[in-house]
Amino acid sequence: MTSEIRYRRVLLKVSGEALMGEQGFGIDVAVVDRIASDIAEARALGVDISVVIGGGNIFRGVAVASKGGDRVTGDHMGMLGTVINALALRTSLTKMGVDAIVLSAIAMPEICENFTQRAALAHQAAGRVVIFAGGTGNPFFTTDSAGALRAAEMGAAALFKGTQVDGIYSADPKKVPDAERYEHLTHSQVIDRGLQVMDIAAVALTRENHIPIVVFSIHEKGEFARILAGTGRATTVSD
Ligand SMILES: Nc1ncnc2c1ncn2[C@@H]1O[C@H](COP(=O)(O)OP(=O)(O)O)[C@@H](O)[C@H]1O
Ligand SMILES: O=c1ccn([C@@H]2O[C@H](COP(=O)(O)OP(=O)(O)O)[C@@H](O)[C@H]2O)c(=O)[nH]1
Repeated sequence: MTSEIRYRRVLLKVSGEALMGEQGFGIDVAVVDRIASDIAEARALGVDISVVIGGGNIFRGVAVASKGGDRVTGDHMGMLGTVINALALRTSLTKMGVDAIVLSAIAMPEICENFTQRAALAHQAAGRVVIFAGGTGNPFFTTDSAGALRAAEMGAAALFKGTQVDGIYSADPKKVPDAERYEHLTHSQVIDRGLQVMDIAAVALTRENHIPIVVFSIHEKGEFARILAGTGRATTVSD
């Protein structure tokens, strides 16, 4: 069975917005538990999994900038939001008996370890799910870019983007209901056609490092493991 697994090591980017469920803000523990169970199921296939978690359910820096505030401060607030989400995900994974650790790009040693590539690889080699908090640690970036960066640093065979929609479309399917859905695209097609499911910096970084992107719905229970096993619904972006 395990010989059929498509990727042996992956980086999963989990949408922050997905964590709020129907509440419209913050963290719905039932949703985090469900995502944790999907990670546990995929882990049980023998796949190394690390996770970058978003923060859009708590704060986005542009929200401050759009009201005339300081963008950098807003981005700091957004990055802190990702730490809160990372702690919630670790709690859910631990409850399920999955060994997990949070590594933050912003030092907060009372709460979690600092990110270094060495520490991350060592924790992964010890069988832990590594959760990356704090995005890239820099303002003006997104957690999608953090996903692409950490995927390269961890030697991941693919970057999985678990988001609100089940793949990449010719236009935002939430705004254009009859948009065409793609099964496969190249990185250059995503950039050249301006398909906005992921920011351009993240797609460019994965293109440069020849890392495929797999876009799927984080709301479909079991989809992560199904895609790893070669079935499941997703758009794959590769060379
Ligand atoms: N061409 C497209 N194909 C698919 N989704 C798109 C596209 N353009 C925009 N989107 C929107 O992008 C969203 C995912 O991006 P983002 O808001 O950054 O999510 P996340 O919180 O998962 O990082 C989807 O929910 C979708 O509505
Ligand atoms: O490297 C990073 C990653 C995130 N952020 C900030 O954190 C917020 C939350 O991250 P993101 O919007 O990527 O979350 P998601 O869309 O996945 O919920 C962003 O809006 C930014 O303000 C940042 O400044 N640098």
